[in-house]
Amino acid sequence: MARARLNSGNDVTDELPKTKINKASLTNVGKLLQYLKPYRFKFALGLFFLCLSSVALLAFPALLGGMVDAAQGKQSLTFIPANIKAIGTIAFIILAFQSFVSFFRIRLFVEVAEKTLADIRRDTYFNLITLPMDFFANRRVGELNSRLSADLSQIQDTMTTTFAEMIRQAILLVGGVCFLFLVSIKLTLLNLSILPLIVVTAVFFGKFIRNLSRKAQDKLAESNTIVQETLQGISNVKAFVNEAYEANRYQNSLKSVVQLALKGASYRGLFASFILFCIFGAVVSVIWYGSSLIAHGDLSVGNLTTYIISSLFVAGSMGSFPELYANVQKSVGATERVIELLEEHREAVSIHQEENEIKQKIYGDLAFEHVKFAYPSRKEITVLKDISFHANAGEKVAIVGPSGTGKSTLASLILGFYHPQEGAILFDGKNADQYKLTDIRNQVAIVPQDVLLFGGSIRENIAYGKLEASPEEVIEAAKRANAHHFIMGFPEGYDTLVGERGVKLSGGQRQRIAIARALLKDPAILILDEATSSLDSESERLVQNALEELMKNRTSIIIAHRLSTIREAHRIVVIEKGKVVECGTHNELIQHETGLYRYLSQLQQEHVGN
Ligand SMILES: Nc1ncnc2c1ncn2[C@@H]1O[C@H](COP(=O)(O)OP(=O)(O)OP(=O)(O)O)[C@@H](O)[C@H]1O
Repeated sequence: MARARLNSGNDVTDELPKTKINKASLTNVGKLLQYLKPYRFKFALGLFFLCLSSVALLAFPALLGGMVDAAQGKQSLTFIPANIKAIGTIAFIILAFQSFVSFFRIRLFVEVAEKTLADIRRDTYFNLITLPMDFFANRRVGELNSRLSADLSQIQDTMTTTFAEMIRQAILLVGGVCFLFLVSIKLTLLNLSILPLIVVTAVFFGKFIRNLSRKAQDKLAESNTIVQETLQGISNVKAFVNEAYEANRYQNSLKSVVQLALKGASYRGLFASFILFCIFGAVVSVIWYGSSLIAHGDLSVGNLTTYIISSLFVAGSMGSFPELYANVQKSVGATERVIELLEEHREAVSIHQEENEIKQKIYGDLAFEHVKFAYPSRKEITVLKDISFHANAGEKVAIVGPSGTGKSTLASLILGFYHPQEGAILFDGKNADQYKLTDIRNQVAIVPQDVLLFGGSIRENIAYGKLEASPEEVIEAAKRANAHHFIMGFPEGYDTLVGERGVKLSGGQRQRIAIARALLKDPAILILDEATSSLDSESERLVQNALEELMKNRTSIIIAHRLSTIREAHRIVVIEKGKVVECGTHNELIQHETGLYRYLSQLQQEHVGN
């Protein structure tokens, strides 16, 4: 049964898995229903209207049957007047009433569902972005996003349509069956005797056919993977002249899709013929048997009409239940996943901006004391084994070491993305645990290796460092970051959109925007994760100058890849295999004949020399 979507949900819910309905899953549904609470009166009113419109619909079989009887001057149901005009008028009044009530029912249900879902979406989104980094390390973000939107759409769909439809169909079913018995017990019993056969066949055959079509879908997905893989790795396909091989692979895969689909079609055809035979068989039997009852004077033509229309209602309701139930099952599964996400352990960040403001000032003294750390997702590998170093407020400290030794991990620890298993990180001599997480993050800024800008304007991207910044402050920061000049070069200046729809910015430009952002934030501690890919020398100079400006008057931790940029650092901490192996100024370390710093330095000089 195709039902029109009434809400803003999208069409990604078809493949959601169904979940068994049991006590545990119903508990989750109960938790999510809490979101309905603020709108419960509107919801109850919608329910009331729904019941009214469904009951009103039930009057039609009796009215139309009564009309046929009235045409023959008969009256078989006492509560229906024996007057065609009166019945017609009543039918139209009920119809108008039903339309009126339906409008309000739909309007109310959609309003309640949209508002409830907006609340759930807001909470899940907020929850999601305040989950610890580790949560994201274990999941693919794109998958999480599409799964979540599919789950929420399914819940929304159930709230606006499935739920209402279930109640309406239940009323039509019960009311319809009552009418059937009221009109003719004999005919009803005849009908009901055929029913079990149809139901049992439909259930078993239906399951079998669904399995087959699922297999066909899987096969199709497999063949789509071939297309996706080859397109993604098209250069490989071409370089190895494997076009014919891939085309063959795809063709074979398509063959099995067709074979499975044809097998499914045969069974589906059989099933459809059988069901059609049963349905029309039932219709013919009813009319046949009903006509003989009329012939014997046991039934009026009007009553047979009432009976046929009522049985259409009953059949329609019965036919709609499997899909409705499947939808409910999908929603229960979706609810479980949403609740799971809502109950994940969050970081201590408030949804209210004012609660995240700085409570405890950090002046910039930073120390690592015997820090030992392994990522929670990879506990067996201890990335940092024993890290100790100290940066006085306002000092520049460089972290140096071969790739993969854990330099970026240090940055994550300073920002509180993860917590060390042993040892401590101290801010102004106090353990990081004694600060609010937001206090630390508000006073530490990072200019990362790969600067990711949001899709908005350049102005918004810079102001991300300080949301309440005035336009003048944004421009001032951009000027200090050597970014003003190139920004003004765009026709739309600071309102230029970056990212997908706007101009693509070069690596150096993006870095300068990130520097302007950090300047606006004005942190006590700055982490510079130096970009590994080198810029051209002019761009490099502009970025370097901007960085110098940014590092003034604050503690700077420079994760350096090019050692030439850190000669002036107050201290250079050399890390190898998760341990500090050397620490000192450039001049001190370069004296160390067998030292790693000297070795790395020489290596880079040779590289530059070549
Ligand atoms: N989220 C994560 N989960 C598990 N392991 C990780 C994670 N991030 C990094 N690692 C591992 O931790 C180790 C240190 O990584 P890190 O990025 O800190 O090194 P790095 O010294 O900054 O390297 P590079 O100089 O190449 O940027 C690596 O072995 C890496 O594979």
